Amino acid sequence: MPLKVLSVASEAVPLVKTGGLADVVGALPGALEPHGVELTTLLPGYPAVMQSLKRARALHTWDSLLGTPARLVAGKLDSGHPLLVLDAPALFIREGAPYADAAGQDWGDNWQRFSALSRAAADIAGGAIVKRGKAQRFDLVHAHDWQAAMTAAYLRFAPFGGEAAVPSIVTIHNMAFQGWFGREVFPRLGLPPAAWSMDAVEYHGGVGMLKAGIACADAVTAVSPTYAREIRSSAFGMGLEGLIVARGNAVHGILNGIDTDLWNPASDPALAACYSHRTIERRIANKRALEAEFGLNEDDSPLFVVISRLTWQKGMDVLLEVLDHLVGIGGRLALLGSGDHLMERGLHEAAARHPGRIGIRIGYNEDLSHLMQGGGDAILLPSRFEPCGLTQLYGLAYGCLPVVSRTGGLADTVIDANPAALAAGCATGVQFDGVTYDALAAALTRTVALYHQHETWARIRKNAMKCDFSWKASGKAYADLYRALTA
Ligand SMILES: Nc1ncnc2c1ncn2[C@@H]1O[C@H](COP(=O)(O)OP(=O)(O)O[C@H]2O[C@H](CO)[C@@H](O)[C@H](O)[C@H]2O)[C@@H](O)[C@H]1O
Repeated sequence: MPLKVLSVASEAVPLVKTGGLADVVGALPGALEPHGVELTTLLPGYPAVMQSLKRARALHTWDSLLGTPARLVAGKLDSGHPLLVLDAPALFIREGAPYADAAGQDWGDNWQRFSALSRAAADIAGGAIVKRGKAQRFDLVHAHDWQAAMTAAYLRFAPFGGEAAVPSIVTIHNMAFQGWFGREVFPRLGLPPAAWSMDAVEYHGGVGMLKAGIACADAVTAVSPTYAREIRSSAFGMGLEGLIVARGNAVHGILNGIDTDLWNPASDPALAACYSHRTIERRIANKRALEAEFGLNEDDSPLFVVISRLTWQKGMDVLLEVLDHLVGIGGRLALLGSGDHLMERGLHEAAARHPGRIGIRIGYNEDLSHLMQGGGDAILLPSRFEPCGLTQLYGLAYGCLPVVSRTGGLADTVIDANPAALAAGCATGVQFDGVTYDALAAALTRTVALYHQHETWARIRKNAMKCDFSWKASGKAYADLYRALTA
């Protein structure tokens, strides 16, 4: 009998994506299947998710799910894995993005939208779905980020039907997003007074949803071993470091993998030319396509790429400062991203100063992000913190060498091309310490120098492309943790 696990999240590829969370949630069912785990994904019924459903048959209905009528509908992910959708039109059918309106303002009822998702998850895990007269329970619930973290609190304090609670795991994809709301929402969460405690949902006088999940889950995971260590400190714990330390051995670091069906340069339909490390000469066609796409001069100078949210976390302010240096040492840049408006303006100004050398695309474009990995020489991630990071993993697979700050998952996945690593033949990219102008500028200078040593660059690129960051190892790590918690 496979282990039956309910994975609860606010996004999953290909249905809805605002960032790396969606990549991971979308890939997990396939990652766990070889390990005897059947993962069912529960998502909110946003318009795009509802449209993907062929036949919307209700498996369960709530007259009032935290005050709103809702029903549960079954579907399938593109991969064929089971999907459950919480169809609550008052909460999820609206114009705009998953967490914010068209103007970028967080929805005022986010506390209700994602508590309802979590309440539904706890009900489903505990047996709300009845088939042929029999309640279908899950063995375990895996909740992602603050939007699903309250599931662990509901399972602990108000399990479905009052039955023994199902074990839960909360995964922290980014400690910076905690879902904190004023104390006035507490009475509307449907939790008993006992949940209003320092050991549960109360946090700085309000409701801390990620905090509640970390406090109540049977196990907590962070998306890389280094980040799992870092969040024990005030520099990375964002106020929750004490709780993380207190949870002790219940906190684990499991590195994200990448979906090698979607991210494979040998078969990627978004590339101008597919290639592998054996046919690397074909890669140049992608560089040419990328130059054309971004209005860059066609030449053989190193082409850096950035695919990122434009935020302080990602060090995009420091990147802005260093762009004149990047061009000065003979580099070019193609950047795809959106976020902070001041940063967007600064990037446009840099592009205007360096026509043909810096090309900017503000917005979100999945296909273009693939072409950039396939055509760029190096991908820059000057992140101040990075729980795991996926774009450096895609960069490794595509031979677009990562140039990264030494933090979180970036520290765990890139081997710096220092003299020792070069001599040992294991380098896969460039790392630097501290997100400052000097550190990033020096890393860029070092990268450009390596680029011009053709044989060395080719060797690093081959090492990078041969790395295995598929879900093989991490799928097993999650499966082992699931088994330990359900034993
Ligand atoms: N403008 C754009 N157009 C197209 N695609 C774009 C894009 N901007 C970003 N992307 C894509 O969005 C994803 C970003 O994922 P990351 O893991 O790098 O960061 P994110 O901060 O979103 O995720 C958080 O969760 C993930 C998952 O656990 C952690 O890896 C990470 O460290 C943590 O901050 C990648 O698939 C990237 O290609």
